[in-house]
Amino acid sequence: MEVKEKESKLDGNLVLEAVSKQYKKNQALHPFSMRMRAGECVVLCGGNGAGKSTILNILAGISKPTAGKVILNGIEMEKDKMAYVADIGYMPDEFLAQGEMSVWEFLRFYASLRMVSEDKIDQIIMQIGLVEKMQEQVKALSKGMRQRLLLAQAILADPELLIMDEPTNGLDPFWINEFIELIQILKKKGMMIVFSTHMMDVAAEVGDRILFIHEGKLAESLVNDGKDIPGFTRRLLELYRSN
Ligand SMILES: Nc1ncnc2c1ncn2[C@@H]1O[C@H](COP(=O)(O)OP(=O)(O)OP(=O)(O)O)[C@@H](O)[C@H]1O
Repeated sequence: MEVKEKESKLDGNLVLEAVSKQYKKNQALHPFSMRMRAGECVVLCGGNGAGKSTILNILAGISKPTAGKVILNGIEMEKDKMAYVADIGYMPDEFLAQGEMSVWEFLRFYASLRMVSEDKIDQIIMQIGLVEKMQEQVKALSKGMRQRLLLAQAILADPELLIMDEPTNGLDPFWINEFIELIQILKKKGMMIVFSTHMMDVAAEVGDRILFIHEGKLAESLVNDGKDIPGFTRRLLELYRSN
């Protein structure tokens, strides 16, 4: 029995089956389906209000879908939320609380929830370049630094699925580049990654597939082989123009 469970974990699969979201009269997300395999990065693009955060919030388990199923490595979210949430990392688009904590306390808090060692915290603080800010209160950090901290929190426990809402917002060009390199490394480790962005070049650099969302529906799914980033970026811009 135990062996079977392990095998299913190695499948590295995310399945969304006809997931939808209705807010009173507003159908924010029409039945939406997608599949992802281990090591794949899917990027959600689309104009303001298209439904990207709606999809990400459902995936992160913080918004309940009106209908449909989310299954991660054989675990159905609705049936076993605790097991599902234990396998994901989520980077929201803004800090909601914990502003009084220092950078170190903030990461230690998340590390203790996920039984991650203090060595790993030290390593990640180095990686996100916040060593000198370790004792600084989170609320005193710049927007870009807060983004880096939120990203660190999301990858701290090496999740199977990493979900990020506009992760490069506020990052300077150096850290955007670091972000791109980090995503490439995480993909090679087999992590499934899904995020939204308005930065078409970032999408073209790391996305294996770009899903263009329009008015709560999948308007276009583009496969990206990474061989022609400028050409791919132009195709994406065309989608923004025509939708
Ligand atoms: N809590 C909520 N209550 C009611 N409507 C909501 C709520 N959250 C989102 N919506 C609506 O759902 C639709 C999709 O919003 P969503 O935030 O998913 O868009 P988005 O693609 O992430 O946009 P942006 O690029 O501006 O962040 C919008 O019409 C929005 O007004």
